[in-house]
This record gives sequence, structure tokens and C-alpha cells, in this order.
Amino acid sequence: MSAAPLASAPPPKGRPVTLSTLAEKKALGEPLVMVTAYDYPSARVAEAAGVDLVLVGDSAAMTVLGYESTVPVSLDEMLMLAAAVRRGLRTPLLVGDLPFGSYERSNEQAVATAQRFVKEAGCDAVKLERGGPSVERARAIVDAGIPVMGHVGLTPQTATALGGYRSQGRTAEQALAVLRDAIELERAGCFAIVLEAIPRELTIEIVKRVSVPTIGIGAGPDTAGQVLVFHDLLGLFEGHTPRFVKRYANLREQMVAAVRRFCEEVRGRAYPADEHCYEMAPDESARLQALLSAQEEHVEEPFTGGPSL
Ligand SMILES: Nc1nc(=O)c2c([nH]1)NC[C@@H]1CN(c3ccc(C(=O)N[C@@H](CCC(=O)O)C(=O)O)cc3)CN21
Ligand SMILES: CC(C)C(=O)C(=O)O
Ligand SMILES: [Mg+2]
Repeated sequence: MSAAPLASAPPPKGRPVTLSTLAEKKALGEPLVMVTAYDYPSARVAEAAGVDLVLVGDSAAMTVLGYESTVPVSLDEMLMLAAAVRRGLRTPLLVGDLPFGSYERSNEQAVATAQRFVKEAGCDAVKLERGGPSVERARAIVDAGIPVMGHVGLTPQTATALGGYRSQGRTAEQALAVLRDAIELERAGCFAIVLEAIPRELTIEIVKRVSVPTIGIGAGPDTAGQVLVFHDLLGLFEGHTPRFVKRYANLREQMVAAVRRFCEEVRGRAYPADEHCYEMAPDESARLQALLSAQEEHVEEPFTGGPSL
């Protein structure tokens, strides 16, 4: 066999990414890459592309479940998606996004929910939103032995209280509040913190004062890593995409075009062609014809094997 690798051959699988891997990469100044994934094929794509972390984001509510915000998605819906992602993933660290309402009520609720992500969906870590009351929840989950990722700035689960999907920390006082949240989440034991939709000036101050890796989405280039929503970067999401999104492909267009061709070919009888058909061996086909003729000679109604209608 030729030693030349085929373009379609799966890439060699790396060692699983751990929390130490992430800290080491940050220390070396190597950017961390995270993408969201919501099912088996998107997980396979993320793995093949070589990302460091995969987030089963509650953005699934909007990207794959068709809700108008991230608020309605249930814990069971998130667990089903996370389990599918787990089955497609080996190398990247898998983080499950705790959905709205599944962790706020008490430390006990937060730990129980985080444990379901680990036990039932096979996640390596969980993510929760906000500082303030979430800091204590983060600490409780960390104390239960489950790594926690924080998330400050624009926190979509409580966007209504923030005035909608708008960037955060743009006044000096608000910036200080976001910085405090990040510092408190690090103190609570978070292994990384997502910074969403905040001005670069604020990101720089947070990065100076927090030693765990920061992962930005609309936070500028100064974070230890970047995250984007899978459907946004692939041009697979039909709704409004935030300003921080860069499209690396236009897959929705390609998908519509492909399904449209399928419609045309079925309607024009161009599909299926010979190569898509099954065949009987010629002798079996001849025997079938013989059997059919024999039946037609001896039976009045050849095709009614059962009771007549
Ligand atoms: N597909 C998708 N991608 C995301 O990044 C994402 C979701 N869904 N769902 C949950 C949240 C919502 N996100 C968003 C949505 C919009 C803006 C945005 O464009 N904000 C602008 C305009 C706000 C306004 O109208 O005032 C801004 O300048 O902040 C930011 C983050 C991020 N998250
Ligand atoms: C954008 C990331 C950080 C997220 O929380 C999500 O996709 O739900
Ligand atoms: Mg989220």
C-alpha cells in the first residue's frame, strides 16, 4: 500500500486535551480555540479541525432547536445534544453549557445539574453565566470535583435584564463590575472564563488581573483564546449574526442549492440513475418470472395472497 496519506483519511488523533494542556498553552502564548457543537457530525468536524475545546452551547436553543433565545432550552434537551457530541469527540475538552434555570436556585441544584452533564452526557466540564450569585454556584460545582468555566460580559440567559443582546462594560462603572465578576469567578476556582461582547480596553484589564485563560467572543484579540458558534462561522445560521462573527464558509447557500438540485432531479426523473439501483442476479430474476407465470396459471386473482379488500 502507498504511504501517501489520502485526503479523506482521518487525522491522527492527539492526546486528549486536559486542564493542564490549556494552562500550558496559555503560558506558551499559544491561542486556545473553542467552537460550539451540538450533535455527532459537528463534533466530528471540530475534532478533525483540531480545536482545543468544544462547547455544547445553550446557543443550541437558537441554532438547532429554533427557539428565539437561549432561555427556553431545557436541561434534558441540552443533555441529549451533549451526549451526541460526546460520541463524536475524543481529543478536545468537552464543556457543557448549563441552561437557564438549571443552576441558579441553590448550590445543590447547581451541583446536581453539573453531575448530570458529567455522568449522563460525558462532559469534562460545565459552563455557567454571570458573576454575582453564580460565583457561589461555581465554587460549589468546583468543590464537587467538576471543572467550571465562567462567562461574563454579555450573558445571553439574562440579556433582558442587560437591555438585550448588546455589548457590556462600556461605561467605566460597568467595566469595573465585569472585571470584578471575572476576578471572583477565578477565585471561585473556574479554570477559564468566557468574555463576551465587551470593549477591548476592558478585556486588556481583565487579562492583566486574571491568571486563568480567558476565551473571548466579541472581546478583541487579547484573550488567551477565541470561541465562535459553529453555525455562525460556517454560515449555517439564518438569523441575525452578531458583529463579532466572521464567516469562514457559506454552507447554508450550498445546502439549499444541493437540496434544490435533488428536487429538480427527482421531478426531472434524472435521479435515481442506474448506479443507485439494486439488482437481482439474472438467474433469480428468471426464476421470479417463472414463479409468477406459474401462479398466474393456477390462481384467479394472482396478487391477493391475503383476504380480498
Ligand atoms: N447564533 C448565535 N450566535 C451567538 O453568538 C449567540 C447566539 N446565537 N445566541 C445567544 C447569544 C446571543 N448573542 C449575541 C447576539 C447579538 C449580538 C449583537 O449583535 N449585538 C450588537 C447589537 C445590539 C443592539 O441591537 O443594540 C452589539 O453591538 O452589541 C451580540 C451577541 C451571542 N450568542
Ligand atoms: C458563545 C458561547 C460562549 C456560548 O455560551 C454558547 O454558544 O452558548
Ligand atoms: Mg451559552
